[in-house]
Amino acid sequence: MSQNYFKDILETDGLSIGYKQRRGEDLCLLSDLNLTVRRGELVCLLGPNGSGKSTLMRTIAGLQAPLKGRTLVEGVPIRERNFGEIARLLSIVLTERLQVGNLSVYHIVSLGRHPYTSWMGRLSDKDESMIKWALEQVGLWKYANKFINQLSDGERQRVMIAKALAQDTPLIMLDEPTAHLDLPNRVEIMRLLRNLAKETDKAILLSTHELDLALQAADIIWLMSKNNDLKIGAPEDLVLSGSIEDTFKNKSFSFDRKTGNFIMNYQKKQKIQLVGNDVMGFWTQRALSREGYQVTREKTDYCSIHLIEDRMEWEIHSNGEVTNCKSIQDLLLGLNTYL
Ligand SMILES: Nc1ncnc2c1ncn2[C@@H]1O[C@H](COP(=O)(O)OP(=O)(O)OP(=O)(O)O)[C@@H](O)[C@H]1O
Repeated sequence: MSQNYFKDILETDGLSIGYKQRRGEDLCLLSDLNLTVRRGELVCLLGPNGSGKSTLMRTIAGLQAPLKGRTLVEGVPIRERNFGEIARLLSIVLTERLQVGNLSVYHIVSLGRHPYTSWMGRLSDKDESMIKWALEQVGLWKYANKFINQLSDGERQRVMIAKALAQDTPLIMLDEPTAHLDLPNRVEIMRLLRNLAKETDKAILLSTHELDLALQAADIIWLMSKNNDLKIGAPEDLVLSGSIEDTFKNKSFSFDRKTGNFIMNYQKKQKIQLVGNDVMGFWTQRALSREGYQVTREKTDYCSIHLIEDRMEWEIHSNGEVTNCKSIQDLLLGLNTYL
Protein backbone atom coordinates (compact mmCIF):
# COMPACT_ATOMS: atom_id res chain seq x y z
CA MET A 1 0.00 0.00 0.00
CA SER A 2 1.31 3.45 -0.86
CA GLN A 3 2.21 5.80 1.97
CA ASN A 4 0.56 8.70 0.16
CA TYR A 5 -3.14 9.08 -0.35
CA PHE A 6 -3.84 9.86 -3.99
CA LYS A 7 -7.37 10.91 -4.83
CA ASP A 8 -6.55 10.63 -8.53
CA ILE A 9 -5.23 7.10 -8.81
CA LEU A 10 -4.56 7.36 -12.54
CA GLU A 11 -3.33 10.49 -14.26
CA THR A 12 -2.08 10.98 -17.78
CA ASP A 13 0.18 13.90 -18.37
CA GLY A 14 0.10 15.32 -21.93
CA LEU A 15 -0.34 11.81 -23.28
CA SER A 16 -0.41 11.33 -27.06
CA ILE A 17 -1.26 7.87 -28.35
CA GLY A 18 -0.76 6.25 -31.73
CA TYR A 19 1.82 4.49 -33.85
CA LYS A 20 5.25 5.44 -35.07
CA GLN A 21 5.54 4.91 -38.81
CA ARG A 22 8.73 3.91 -40.53
CA ARG A 23 8.08 6.46 -43.24
CA GLY A 24 6.05 9.63 -43.13
CA GLU A 25 4.26 11.13 -40.15
CA ASP A 26 3.33 9.18 -37.03
CA LEU A 27 -0.27 8.00 -36.81
CA CYS A 28 -1.51 10.06 -33.87
CA LEU A 29 -4.93 8.92 -32.62
CA LEU A 30 -5.31 11.31 -29.68
CA SER A 31 -2.97 13.97 -28.37
CA ASP A 32 -2.30 15.89 -25.16
CA LEU A 33 -4.60 13.87 -22.94
CA ASN A 34 -4.73 14.88 -19.30
CA LEU A 35 -7.02 12.18 -17.96
CA THR A 36 -7.77 11.14 -14.41
CA VAL A 37 -9.49 8.24 -12.72
CA ARG A 38 -10.31 8.84 -9.09
CA ARG A 39 -10.44 6.47 -6.16
CA GLY A 40 -13.70 4.49 -6.08
CA GLU A 41 -14.59 5.48 -9.65
CA LEU A 42 -15.74 3.23 -12.48
CA VAL A 43 -14.74 4.71 -15.83
CA CYS A 44 -15.96 3.16 -19.09
CA LEU A 45 -14.11 3.81 -22.32
CA LEU A 46 -16.52 3.73 -25.25
CA GLY A 47 -16.13 4.32 -28.95
CA PRO A 48 -16.77 2.87 -32.38
CA ASN A 49 -14.53 0.18 -33.89
CA GLY A 50 -11.11 1.52 -34.79
CA SER A 51 -11.43 4.70 -32.72
CA GLY A 52 -8.41 3.74 -30.59
CA LYS A 53 -9.77 2.17 -27.38
CA SER A 54 -7.25 -0.69 -27.30
CA THR A 55 -4.42 1.69 -28.17
CA LEU A 56 -5.37 3.97 -25.28
CA MET A 57 -5.75 1.07 -22.83
CA ARG A 58 -2.41 -0.45 -23.87
CA THR A 59 -0.64 2.91 -23.67
CA ILE A 60 -2.05 3.69 -20.24
CA ALA A 61 -0.99 0.25 -19.01
CA GLY A 62 2.55 0.79 -20.30
CA LEU A 63 2.28 -2.07 -22.80
CA GLN A 64 2.76 0.35 -25.69
CA ALA A 65 4.97 3.42 -25.85
CA PRO A 66 3.17 6.76 -25.98
CA LEU A 67 4.01 9.16 -28.80
CA LYS A 68 4.35 11.79 -26.09
CA GLY A 69 3.59 12.29 -22.39
CA ARG A 70 3.28 9.74 -19.61
CA THR A 71 0.96 7.78 -17.34
CA LEU A 72 1.17 7.99 -13.57
CA VAL A 73 -0.44 5.60 -11.12
CA GLU A 74 -0.51 6.95 -7.57
CA GLY A 75 2.01 9.52 -8.71
CA VAL A 76 4.42 6.91 -10.12
CA PRO A 77 5.31 7.22 -13.84
CA ILE A 78 4.82 3.63 -14.87
CA ARG A 79 7.12 3.36 -17.86
CA GLU A 80 10.00 4.27 -15.59
CA ARG A 81 9.32 1.24 -13.36
CA ASN A 82 10.15 -2.42 -13.69
CA PHE A 83 7.64 -5.20 -14.23
CA GLY A 84 7.40 -6.10 -10.51
CA GLU A 85 6.76 -2.51 -9.46
CA ILE A 86 4.12 -1.98 -12.16
CA ALA A 87 2.37 -5.19 -11.08
CA ARG A 88 1.77 -3.60 -7.66
CA LEU A 89 0.22 -0.53 -9.26
CA LEU A 90 -2.08 -1.89 -11.90
CA SER A 91 -3.68 -5.17 -12.87
CA ILE A 92 -5.12 -5.95 -16.27
CA VAL A 93 -7.89 -8.33 -17.27
CA LEU A 94 -7.72 -9.08 -20.99
CA THR A 95 -10.45 -10.32 -23.32
CA GLU A 96 -8.85 -13.59 -24.41
CA ARG A 97 -10.57 -16.69 -23.09
CA LEU A 98 -8.50 -18.62 -20.59
CA GLN A 99 -6.96 -21.73 -22.20
CA VAL A 100 -5.54 -23.35 -19.04
CA GLY A 101 -8.25 -25.89 -18.28
CA ASN A 102 -6.20 -27.99 -15.85
CA LEU A 103 -5.56 -25.25 -13.29
CA SER A 104 -7.85 -24.80 -10.31
CA VAL A 105 -9.71 -21.58 -9.67
CA TYR A 106 -7.64 -21.10 -6.50
CA HIS A 107 -4.38 -21.57 -8.42
CA ILE A 108 -5.33 -19.01 -11.06
CA VAL A 109 -6.32 -16.41 -8.49
CA SER A 110 -3.11 -17.13 -6.56
CA LEU A 111 -1.15 -16.03 -9.67
CA GLY A 112 -2.41 -12.53 -8.87
CA ARG A 113 -0.15 -12.61 -5.79
CA HIS A 114 3.04 -12.92 -7.89
CA PRO A 115 4.25 -9.36 -7.13
CA TYR A 116 4.32 -10.24 -3.42
CA THR A 117 5.56 -13.85 -3.33
CA SER A 118 9.17 -15.06 -3.28
CA TRP A 119 10.77 -16.46 -6.44
CA MET A 120 9.52 -19.90 -5.36
CA GLY A 121 5.99 -18.53 -5.35
CA ARG A 122 5.27 -19.73 -1.78
CA LEU A 123 2.06 -18.18 -0.47
CA SER A 124 2.11 -16.49 2.93
CA ASP A 125 -0.90 -16.32 5.28
CA LYS A 126 -1.59 -12.83 3.94
CA ASP A 127 -1.51 -14.13 0.34
CA GLU A 128 -3.92 -16.93 1.27
CA SER A 129 -6.33 -14.55 2.97
CA MET A 130 -6.20 -12.14 0.00
CA ILE A 131 -7.03 -14.99 -2.39
CA LYS A 132 -9.97 -16.06 -0.21
CA TRP A 133 -11.17 -12.44 0.05
CA ALA A 134 -10.91 -11.94 -3.73
CA LEU A 135 -12.89 -15.12 -4.45
CA GLU A 136 -15.52 -14.11 -1.90
CA GLN A 137 -15.87 -10.69 -3.55
CA VAL A 138 -16.82 -12.30 -6.87
CA GLY A 139 -18.97 -14.98 -5.17
CA LEU A 140 -16.74 -17.91 -6.19
CA TRP A 141 -15.10 -19.08 -2.96
CA LYS A 142 -17.20 -22.24 -3.13
CA TYR A 143 -15.61 -23.01 -6.53
CA ALA A 144 -12.01 -22.58 -5.32
CA ASN A 145 -11.10 -26.22 -5.96
CA LYS A 146 -12.86 -26.56 -9.30
CA PHE A 147 -10.91 -26.63 -12.52
CA ILE A 148 -11.32 -23.61 -14.75
CA ASN A 149 -12.74 -25.71 -17.61
CA GLN A 150 -15.60 -26.73 -15.31
CA LEU A 151 -16.85 -23.13 -15.21
CA SER A 152 -19.11 -21.09 -17.46
CA ASP A 153 -17.77 -18.08 -19.38
CA GLY A 154 -19.35 -15.69 -16.86
CA GLU A 155 -17.75 -17.56 -13.94
CA ARG A 156 -14.36 -17.57 -15.69
CA GLN A 157 -14.59 -13.84 -16.15
CA ARG A 158 -15.29 -13.50 -12.43
CA VAL A 159 -12.20 -15.65 -11.71
CA MET A 160 -10.09 -13.23 -13.75
CA ILE A 161 -11.56 -10.30 -11.82
CA ALA A 162 -10.72 -12.14 -8.57
CA LYS A 163 -7.14 -12.59 -9.81
CA ALA A 164 -6.92 -8.82 -10.41
CA LEU A 165 -8.38 -8.19 -6.93
CA ALA A 166 -5.86 -10.57 -5.36
CA GLN A 167 -3.12 -8.54 -7.04
CA ASP A 168 -4.27 -5.71 -4.76
CA THR A 169 -3.48 -2.80 -7.07
CA PRO A 170 -5.01 0.67 -6.79
CA LEU A 171 -5.93 0.56 -10.51
CA ILE A 172 -7.69 -2.31 -12.28
CA MET A 173 -8.02 -2.17 -16.06
CA LEU A 174 -10.29 -4.49 -18.04
CA ASP A 175 -10.43 -4.87 -21.79
CA GLU A 176 -14.02 -5.62 -22.83
CA PRO A 177 -14.88 -7.63 -19.70
CA THR A 178 -18.36 -8.48 -20.97
CA ALA A 179 -17.33 -9.86 -24.37
CA HIS A 180 -18.56 -13.47 -24.95
CA LEU A 181 -21.20 -13.20 -22.20
CA ASP A 182 -24.99 -13.38 -22.38
CA LEU A 183 -27.13 -10.48 -21.20
CA PRO A 184 -27.66 -11.57 -17.54
CA ASN A 185 -23.92 -12.19 -17.16
CA ARG A 186 -23.04 -8.88 -18.83
CA VAL A 187 -25.29 -7.04 -16.41
CA GLU A 188 -23.92 -9.04 -13.49
CA ILE A 189 -20.26 -8.30 -14.35
CA MET A 190 -20.93 -4.56 -14.73
CA ARG A 191 -22.85 -4.48 -11.45
CA LEU A 192 -20.02 -6.37 -9.74
CA LEU A 193 -17.37 -3.98 -11.09
CA ARG A 194 -19.35 -0.94 -10.01
CA ASN A 195 -19.81 -2.37 -6.51
CA LEU A 196 -16.13 -3.30 -6.27
CA ALA A 197 -15.06 0.23 -7.20
CA LYS A 198 -17.27 1.62 -4.45
CA GLU A 199 -16.48 -0.98 -1.78
CA THR A 200 -12.74 -1.32 -2.32
CA ASP A 201 -12.06 2.31 -3.25
CA LYS A 202 -10.01 1.14 -6.22
CA ALA A 203 -10.10 2.90 -9.59
CA ILE A 204 -11.56 0.70 -12.33
CA LEU A 205 -11.11 1.53 -16.01
CA LEU A 206 -12.69 -0.68 -18.64
CA SER A 207 -13.20 -0.58 -22.38
CA THR A 208 -16.50 -1.76 -23.74
CA HIS A 209 -18.90 -1.77 -26.67
CA GLU A 210 -21.86 -2.00 -24.28
CA LEU A 211 -23.22 1.51 -24.48
CA ASP A 212 -26.39 0.68 -22.62
CA LEU A 213 -24.61 -0.96 -19.68
CA ALA A 214 -21.95 1.73 -19.56
CA LEU A 215 -24.65 4.40 -19.39
CA GLN A 216 -26.15 2.65 -16.39
CA ALA A 217 -23.02 1.62 -14.50
CA ALA A 218 -20.24 4.14 -15.19
CA ASP A 219 -19.44 7.12 -13.01
CA ILE A 220 -17.60 8.66 -15.94
CA ILE A 221 -17.51 7.82 -19.62
CA TRP A 222 -14.55 8.47 -21.88
CA LEU A 223 -16.11 8.67 -25.31
CA MET A 224 -13.83 8.30 -28.32
CA SER A 225 -14.92 9.28 -31.77
CA LYS A 226 -13.26 8.46 -35.06
CA ASN A 227 -12.18 12.07 -35.64
CA ASN A 228 -9.49 12.02 -32.95
CA ASP A 229 -11.66 13.38 -30.21
CA LEU A 230 -12.27 12.27 -26.62
CA LYS A 231 -15.23 13.55 -24.65
CA ILE A 232 -15.39 13.00 -20.91
CA GLY A 233 -18.33 13.29 -18.58
CA ALA A 234 -21.02 11.65 -16.51
CA PRO A 235 -23.08 9.35 -18.80
CA GLU A 236 -26.13 11.61 -18.54
CA ASP A 237 -24.11 14.73 -19.48
CA LEU A 238 -22.84 13.04 -22.62
CA VAL A 239 -26.39 12.00 -23.55
CA LEU A 240 -27.85 15.46 -22.92
CA SER A 241 -25.07 17.22 -24.86
CA GLY A 242 -25.77 15.00 -27.88
CA SER A 243 -22.21 13.56 -27.83
CA ILE A 244 -23.39 9.95 -27.63
CA GLU A 245 -25.82 10.55 -30.47
CA ASP A 246 -23.12 12.16 -32.65
CA THR A 247 -20.54 9.46 -31.99
CA PHE A 248 -22.78 6.55 -32.89
CA LYS A 249 -24.71 8.33 -35.66
CA ASN A 250 -25.54 6.02 -38.49
CA LYS A 251 -28.02 6.03 -41.34
CA SER A 252 -29.65 2.78 -40.22
CA PHE A 253 -30.28 3.71 -36.58
CA SER A 254 -30.32 6.62 -34.20
CA PHE A 255 -29.86 7.05 -30.47
CA ASP A 256 -32.99 8.23 -28.68
CA ARG A 257 -32.03 10.72 -25.97
CA LYS A 258 -35.37 10.29 -24.21
CA THR A 259 -35.06 6.54 -23.61
CA GLY A 260 -31.32 5.91 -24.00
CA ASN A 261 -32.10 3.27 -26.62
CA PHE A 262 -30.96 2.79 -30.18
CA ILE A 263 -33.82 2.95 -32.62
CA MET A 264 -33.62 1.38 -36.02
CA ASN A 265 -34.56 3.82 -38.74
CA TYR A 266 -37.37 2.31 -40.77
CA GLN A 267 -39.06 3.84 -43.74
CA LYS A 268 -41.82 6.12 -42.53
CA LYS A 269 -45.40 5.18 -43.35
CA GLN A 270 -48.49 7.08 -42.26
CA LYS A 271 -48.97 9.07 -39.08
CA ILE A 272 -51.01 7.31 -36.41
CA GLN A 273 -52.43 8.79 -33.25
CA LEU A 274 -51.75 6.78 -30.09
CA VAL A 275 -54.06 7.45 -27.15
CA GLY A 276 -52.86 6.16 -23.79
CA ASN A 277 -49.65 6.10 -21.90
CA ASP A 278 -47.54 3.98 -19.63
CA VAL A 279 -45.85 0.66 -20.26
CA MET A 280 -48.40 -0.56 -22.78
CA GLY A 281 -48.06 2.71 -24.66
CA PHE A 282 -44.26 2.39 -24.73
CA TRP A 283 -44.31 -1.12 -26.23
CA THR A 284 -47.13 -0.24 -28.63
CA GLN A 285 -45.12 2.73 -29.85
CA ARG A 286 -42.05 0.51 -30.30
CA ALA A 287 -44.02 -1.95 -32.44
CA LEU A 288 -45.58 0.81 -34.53
CA SER A 289 -42.22 2.51 -35.10
CA ARG A 290 -40.70 -0.83 -36.12
CA GLU A 291 -43.44 -1.13 -38.73
CA GLY A 292 -42.49 2.33 -39.99
CA TYR A 293 -45.51 4.29 -38.70
CA GLN A 294 -45.00 7.79 -37.33
CA VAL A 295 -46.58 7.80 -33.90
CA THR A 296 -48.09 11.02 -32.60
CA ARG A 297 -50.33 12.21 -29.79
CA GLU A 298 -52.22 14.51 -32.22
CA LYS A 299 -55.25 13.60 -34.32
CA THR A 300 -54.31 12.34 -37.79
CA ASP A 301 -56.12 11.79 -41.11
CA TYR A 302 -55.83 8.05 -40.81
CA CYS A 303 -56.74 6.29 -37.62
CA SER A 304 -56.08 6.36 -33.93
CA ILE A 305 -55.17 3.59 -31.54
CA HIS A 306 -56.68 3.57 -28.06
CA LEU A 307 -55.15 1.50 -25.29
CA ILE A 308 -57.60 -0.31 -23.03
CA GLU A 309 -55.14 -0.78 -20.24
CA ASP A 310 -57.28 -2.69 -17.73
CA ARG A 311 -58.03 -5.41 -20.33
CA MET A 312 -54.65 -5.14 -22.09
CA GLU A 313 -56.43 -4.63 -25.40
CA TRP A 314 -56.17 -2.19 -28.28
CA GLU A 315 -58.84 -0.44 -30.38
CA ILE A 316 -58.31 0.90 -33.88
CA HIS A 317 -60.65 3.85 -34.49
CA SER A 318 -61.10 4.74 -38.15
CA ASN A 319 -63.98 6.52 -39.94
CA GLY A 320 -66.37 5.84 -37.07
CA GLU A 321 -65.51 2.12 -37.00
CA VAL A 322 -63.83 0.44 -34.04
CA THR A 323 -61.79 -2.76 -34.36
CA ASN A 324 -60.80 -4.56 -31.20
CA CYS A 325 -57.37 -6.26 -31.02
CA LYS A 326 -56.22 -8.70 -28.33
CA SER A 327 -52.48 -8.37 -28.95
CA ILE A 328 -49.91 -6.15 -30.66
CA GLN A 329 -49.61 -8.80 -33.34
CA ASP A 330 -53.36 -8.48 -33.96
CA LEU A 331 -53.09 -4.70 -33.96
CA LEU A 332 -50.39 -4.66 -36.65
CA LEU A 333 -52.36 -7.08 -38.82
CA GLY A 334 -55.49 -4.98 -38.30
CA LEU A 335 -53.71 -1.78 -39.31
CA ASN A 336 -52.64 -3.32 -42.62
CA THR A 337 -56.30 -3.63 -43.59
CA TYR A 338 -56.96 0.07 -42.88
CA LEU A 339 -53.91 1.77 -44.34
N1 LIG B 1 0.16 -1.76 -34.92
C1 LIG B 1 -0.51 -0.78 -35.54
N2 LIG B 1 0.12 0.03 -36.42
C2 LIG B 1 -0.53 1.03 -37.03
N3 LIG B 1 -1.84 1.32 -36.83
C3 LIG B 1 -2.52 0.55 -35.97
C4 LIG B 1 -1.90 -0.54 -35.27
N4 LIG B 1 -2.83 -1.13 -34.48
C5 LIG B 1 -3.98 -0.43 -34.66
N5 LIG B 1 -3.79 0.56 -35.57
C6 LIG B 1 -4.80 1.54 -36.01
O1 LIG B 1 -5.14 2.39 -34.92
C7 LIG B 1 -6.53 2.68 -34.93
C8 LIG B 1 -7.15 2.33 -33.59
O2 LIG B 1 -7.08 0.94 -33.36
P1 LIG B 1 -7.58 0.28 -32.00
O3 LIG B 1 -7.36 -1.20 -32.13
O4 LIG B 1 -6.93 0.97 -30.86
O5 LIG B 1 -9.12 0.65 -32.05
P2 LIG B 1 -10.33 0.11 -31.12
O6 LIG B 1 -11.16 1.29 -30.78
O7 LIG B 1 -9.78 -0.69 -29.98
O8 LIG B 1 -11.09 -0.82 -32.14
P3 LIG B 1 -12.10 -2.07 -31.84
O9 LIG B 1 -13.32 -1.49 -31.19
O10 LIG B 1 -12.38 -2.56 -33.22
O11 LIG B 1 -11.36 -3.06 -30.99
C9 LIG B 1 -7.13 1.89 -36.09
O12 LIG B 1 -7.32 2.76 -37.17
C10 LIG B 1 -6.10 0.85 -36.40
O13 LIG B 1 -6.10 0.53 -37.77
